[in-house]
Amino acid sequence: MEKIVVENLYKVFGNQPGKAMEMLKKGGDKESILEKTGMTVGVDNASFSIEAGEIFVIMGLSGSGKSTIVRMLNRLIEPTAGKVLVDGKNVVEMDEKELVKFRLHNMSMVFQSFALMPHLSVIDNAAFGLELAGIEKEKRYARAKDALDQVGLAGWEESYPSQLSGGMQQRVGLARGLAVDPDILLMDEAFSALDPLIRTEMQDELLKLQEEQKRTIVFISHDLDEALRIGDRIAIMESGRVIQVGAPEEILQNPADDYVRAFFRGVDPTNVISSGDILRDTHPTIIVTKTGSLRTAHELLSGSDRDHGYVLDPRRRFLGIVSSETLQECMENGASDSPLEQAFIKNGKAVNINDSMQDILPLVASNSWPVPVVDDDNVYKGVVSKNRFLKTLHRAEESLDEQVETATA
Ligand SMILES: Nc1ncnc2c1ncn2[C@@H]1O[C@H](COP(=O)(O)OP(=O)(O)OP(=O)(O)O)[C@@H](O)[C@H]1O
Repeated sequence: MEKIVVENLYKVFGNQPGKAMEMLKKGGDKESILEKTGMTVGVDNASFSIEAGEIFVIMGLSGSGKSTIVRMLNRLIEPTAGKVLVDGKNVVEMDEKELVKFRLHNMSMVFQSFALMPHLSVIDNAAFGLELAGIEKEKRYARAKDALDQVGLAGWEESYPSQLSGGMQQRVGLARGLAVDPDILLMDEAFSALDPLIRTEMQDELLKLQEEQKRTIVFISHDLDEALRIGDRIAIMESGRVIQVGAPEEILQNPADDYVRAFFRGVDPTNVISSGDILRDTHPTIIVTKTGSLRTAHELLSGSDRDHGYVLDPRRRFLGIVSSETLQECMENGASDSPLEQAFIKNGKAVNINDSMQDILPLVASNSWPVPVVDDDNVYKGVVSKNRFLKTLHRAEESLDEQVETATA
């Protein structure tokens, strides 16, 4: 379900945006417009949508328009043109009163600078948004306390920001965002000021919270590792334009242009592409019923052109792998009516749909059968064959080669 839809959104900074808009619509670019009019194009015709419950990362070089776009979502920056629909309602058309309510209840923002007030205690800082929302003291303290607990700061309520480390201060910033219990959280380089270890810790914290609460999170980052780690989808911006939007593995496999490719330089595709991204559902599966026996499996498999079959229960949960060879042997030994389990291949393991190519490599490489893939409930989703694995790798490498060629040209 779409939570936020951005349609033809523009921001021109300066006192004559009309002139710059005209030039933009005629195909003018940011540099020439600045030169001719003195206006700065912040965002140029951005259109994309963000799904409810996803972490949507906006990436791009400094000055590409990330902060401007995110601040137009809650109108901290007024758009020059375009629409921002949140649950179908156009934020751009909200009057002042609606907007205040919307910011207080639906969309909170966490900043890189933490933006804590030094003279207020941790709990007062966390409760700040609630105070603005006019929530009574007892209730706001209870909610702020709950938010501080969520980010691991129980016991620090009465301390002051100066007594906390940078990582803890950012946790307070996050707690303040969470305390208003918004459906949408905007995070502007929220973890960039933290040292790498604490940064990873905060990313984990965010992912953990997200698993429990499923908010829609728009996260600005200029760091690819961070984007890959936390992003369900990534939007890449250049000179005010949104160049590409997609899941990390989609972008990695099909980068829109050299700018995008350059962002992904040095990324190991086997870390990003998961078994779920490359599986195929073409292999024979044998569904076990109460009468499931060696004989039925043998008949099923010998009627196909495959060497291996995947045995599932009636709810398609994965039970094991059988090979036509083992089944044949069992038949010859007169065990045709024995339970199918007897013919399971010993190391016939399945991998999880979220496992990366790197995780599944040993299993794919060491077995003659395509590796079965299951979801978290052990339900069979398909297989990854050696061939498919190598083809994917080859394609990703080709895209990296192109990048090297461009760089050296
Ligand atoms: N208030 C402003 N007045 C004039 N120009 C501005 C203003 N705010 C931003 N800009 C310009 O708009 C463009 C986009 O800036 P923005 O801050 O959105 O980029 P960014 O990708 O977030 O950069 P960074 O990573 O450095 O924060 C830049 O060219 C910037 O100079």
